[in-house]
Amino acid sequence: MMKYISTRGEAAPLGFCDALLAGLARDGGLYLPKEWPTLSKKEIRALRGKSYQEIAFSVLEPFTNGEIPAAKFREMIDEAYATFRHPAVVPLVQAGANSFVLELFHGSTLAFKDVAMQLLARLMDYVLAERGERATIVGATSGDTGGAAIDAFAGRERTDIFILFPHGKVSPVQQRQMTTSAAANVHAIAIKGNFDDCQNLVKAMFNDESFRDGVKLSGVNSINWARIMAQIVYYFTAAISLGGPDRKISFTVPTGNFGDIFAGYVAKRMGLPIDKLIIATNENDILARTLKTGRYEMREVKATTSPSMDIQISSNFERLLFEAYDRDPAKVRATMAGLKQSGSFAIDDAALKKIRKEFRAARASEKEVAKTIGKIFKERGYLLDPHTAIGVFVAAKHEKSSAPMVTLATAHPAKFPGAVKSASGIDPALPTWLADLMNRVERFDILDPELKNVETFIGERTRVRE
Ligand SMILES: Cc1ncc(COP(=O)(O)O)c(C=O)c1O
Ligand SMILES: N[C@@H](CCOP(=O)(O)O)C(=O)O
Repeated sequence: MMKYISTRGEAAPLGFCDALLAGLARDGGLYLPKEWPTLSKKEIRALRGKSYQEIAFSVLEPFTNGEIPAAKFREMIDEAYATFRHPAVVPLVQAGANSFVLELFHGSTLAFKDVAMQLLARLMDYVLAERGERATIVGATSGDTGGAAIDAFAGRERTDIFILFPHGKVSPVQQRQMTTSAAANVHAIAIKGNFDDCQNLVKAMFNDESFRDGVKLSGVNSINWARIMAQIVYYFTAAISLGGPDRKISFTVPTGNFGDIFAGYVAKRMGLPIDKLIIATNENDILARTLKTGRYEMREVKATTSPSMDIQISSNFERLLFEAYDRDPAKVRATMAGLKQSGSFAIDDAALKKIRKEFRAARASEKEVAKTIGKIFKERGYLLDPHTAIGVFVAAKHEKSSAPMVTLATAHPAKFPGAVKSASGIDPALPTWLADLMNRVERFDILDPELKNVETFIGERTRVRE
């Protein structure tokens, strides 16, 4: 029976449905499966020629612990990916002789977040209905998680959703995807601060037991295991279509909160032959510096043209540390206490060696991002969004490797028209279903980054108490 354990070791292990609703563990840690389920090469080979939905079911079913009836789970997967506007769900596009771009942006809100969020909303709805419960979802966003969560949860009977975004620090398209929902259960809140302030508020709400229990708090950020879980699938689909498991594949991932690339790490642990996992950062390069020096050291957040990656506190790095410390929660607790106290920590030599064995990291400057968008458009007529451009730039540095290189295209260029136009001269158009987005009426509140204030705001509007 699969159980989920906390990286900090002081919260009770939970089954799949409880971990799904819990989000963050009660000891402040992040849930992970006690053991990694594995697929043999033969089992992976058997997935060749199958649809995204079929592969999703085979890869994810072992994580659900039999707590979701198989037919119901399959139905949720089918419904979730029917919302995607491409028949392949996440098509793989050839970008060079041995390099590819995995387009993860064909969902409703044009970012890779739709892949996990559409499934998560259906899973939560199902579990809450089975239990006759309601939940209050609070999420932090640097721009994309919020829109995807609002789209997936809008109008759902059993949840109210509150999304905290950094005031004035998301793109106009991202903002309107969060602020123009007419659904009564949706609340967009602009926080006077940056993404880390928003994320800290969400974590503090989870650590405030009376608030947490009072509103039946649940989370949809990648601190929620189910978010990572759903993102494992596309590493399998991409690798299989390039000859996996009989050939190793490398992935470059534009990275901020370390959720997406951690899903790649899990795919590897499950048996998918992945060669390199390459972390690509913008000028907020804390992860690239950490891999180089062994010290995680926070600095001021810089505003860049890839705002969704303007992050210093990379939450899921804690999951990697847990793995690198051979799942010793005491070491994770000590490390996280150090981070809270001093804004930095050092990684033990042995753990650092393990991390460096699995991952590479590099950054792209603002100039390099703009140059990459312009160059790829000129050479191939293909428009990259600034986040994907960071991946493509970093991937090119590693292309000598014999394994095919897949860069994850995490957002559609039309989400960031300003940066894309100034780099390429092209004004990327929003797809038809969002064509009137900039004319829709906005509805949001602006709050200070003050915990009690935000809790009161949420408490007064949640319907859990009714
Ligand atoms: C477009 C885009 N690219 C990349 C990232 C970074 O992904 P992660 O936070 O999972 O590392 C994000 C935010 O999560 C994003 O919205
Ligand atoms: N880049 C993200 C930040 C939140 O990340 P998450 O994956 O933990 O939800 C965003 O766009 O909001």
